[in-house]
Amino acid sequence: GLGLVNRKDENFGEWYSEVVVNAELIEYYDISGCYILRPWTMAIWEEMQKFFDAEIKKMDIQNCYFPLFVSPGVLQKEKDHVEGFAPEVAWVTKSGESELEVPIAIRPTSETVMYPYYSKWIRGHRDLPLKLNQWCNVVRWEFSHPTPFIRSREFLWQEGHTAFATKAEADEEYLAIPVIKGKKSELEKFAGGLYTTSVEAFVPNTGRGIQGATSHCLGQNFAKMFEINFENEKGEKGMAWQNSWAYSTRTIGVMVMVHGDDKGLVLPPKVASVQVIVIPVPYKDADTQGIYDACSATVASLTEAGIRAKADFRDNYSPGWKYSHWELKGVPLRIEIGPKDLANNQVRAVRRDNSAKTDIPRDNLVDQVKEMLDNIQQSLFDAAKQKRDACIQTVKTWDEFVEALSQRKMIFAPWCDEEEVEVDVKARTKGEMGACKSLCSPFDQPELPEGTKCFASGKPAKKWTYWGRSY
Ligand SMILES: O=C1CCCN[C@@H]1CCCn1cnc2ccccc2c1=O
Repeated sequence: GLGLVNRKDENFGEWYSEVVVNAELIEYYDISGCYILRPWTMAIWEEMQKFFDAEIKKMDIQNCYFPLFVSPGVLQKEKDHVEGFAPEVAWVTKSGESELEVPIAIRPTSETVMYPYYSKWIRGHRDLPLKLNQWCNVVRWEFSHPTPFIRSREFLWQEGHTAFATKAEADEEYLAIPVIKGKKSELEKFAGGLYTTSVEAFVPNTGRGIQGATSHCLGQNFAKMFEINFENEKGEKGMAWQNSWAYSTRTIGVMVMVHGDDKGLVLPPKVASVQVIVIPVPYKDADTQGIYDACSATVASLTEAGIRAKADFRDNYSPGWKYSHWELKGVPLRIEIGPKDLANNQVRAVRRDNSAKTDIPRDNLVDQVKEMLDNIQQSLFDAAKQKRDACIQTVKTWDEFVEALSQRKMIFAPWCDEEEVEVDVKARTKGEMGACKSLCSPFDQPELPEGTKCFASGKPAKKWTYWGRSY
């Protein structure tokens, strides 16, 4: 049958794999760590792209496309940040039967692909700011257990790379996922940059934090390495200040984990490619054609109002089967039209998130559906935020920290901001569940009373920081 075998709160890992496959988001592929993104996924990714692309265009950021392949010379150029990642780089060594003279790397990220050309294109201050973005795939040959969307060897993302003349110029809401915005620690930041900011989500079922998107101030590090210089107004030589930022298809996995339930996917209306599914409920001697016409008219008026609506007229499935099918695929709102609805010139709307049923008069259809979709979007966010907040534990001492970690919490603690203390926390929390690391120090810092001690070292605390196990 259609029902899921696994329960979200019982065996989360199996539940997740079953949902992403049965909701037709993913098909497993014969190469480990690689997944087929089916149309139901691509439609979500396209909705997110539409929103994000419009936003970056407002900031005069232009899209481009650089090659997938990286010549070894430039990849090694940025030694200190690549060395940690080197094992993940995939290489092309042959074409046909013949070995390549020089192996070619497949981009794991595109700094080393793009920046030699930034150096070539940026000559004078009039060439700045240069603000480019690309929507592409990247390959990172990871070995820790692969998870659809969350950890795959190839994924889609956008990567933005901007260059400015001065540092000053270089410094949430679709997926209904509550996130914490903050700064990464020195240990967790992108080694190639000055500092990293990120938006951190949390998966209550596993008690793990997960990075939703990231942004780096690169300072002049890459400009030094790739000679991205320019002549300023006074004819003096200047070196560019750069940022880079990204978010990827990993966010789709977070959405599944956060909003999904035991009936399957739950899609926030903003990213749902089908927001309303209309299902005819014919009855043996009722006016079947009249019901079908009412369904078509309902889809037409919703579509005209900019709502993404579809009817399911398949005659080889029962209404009940269709209800389960579209619930599994996470469609936010179902509209049923049966003989009674037809007679009363109304439709029956059923919400996916809380199964609430509402009879809507046909002549008030569009307004009430719009209102319900907005309400579903907001209540998904509110429910997720409430659940996430219930997982946050503020601690002051090491014992409280260890206890909270054992309860799979996201921990908020005063920290002395010393790197070796963070290294020590990771060492002391090593275990089969993985070590605990700092997630971010929120921009929105609560008051830190004078004399507050660091939870781990007992030294004077400098900032409040979130800690937890992570993906
Ligand atoms: O996050 C971003 C935002 C977008 C542009 N890239 C930066 C930093 C990527 C960090 N990174 C991540 N995995 C890697 C894997 C292999 C080689 C290099 C890297 C690597 O530099």
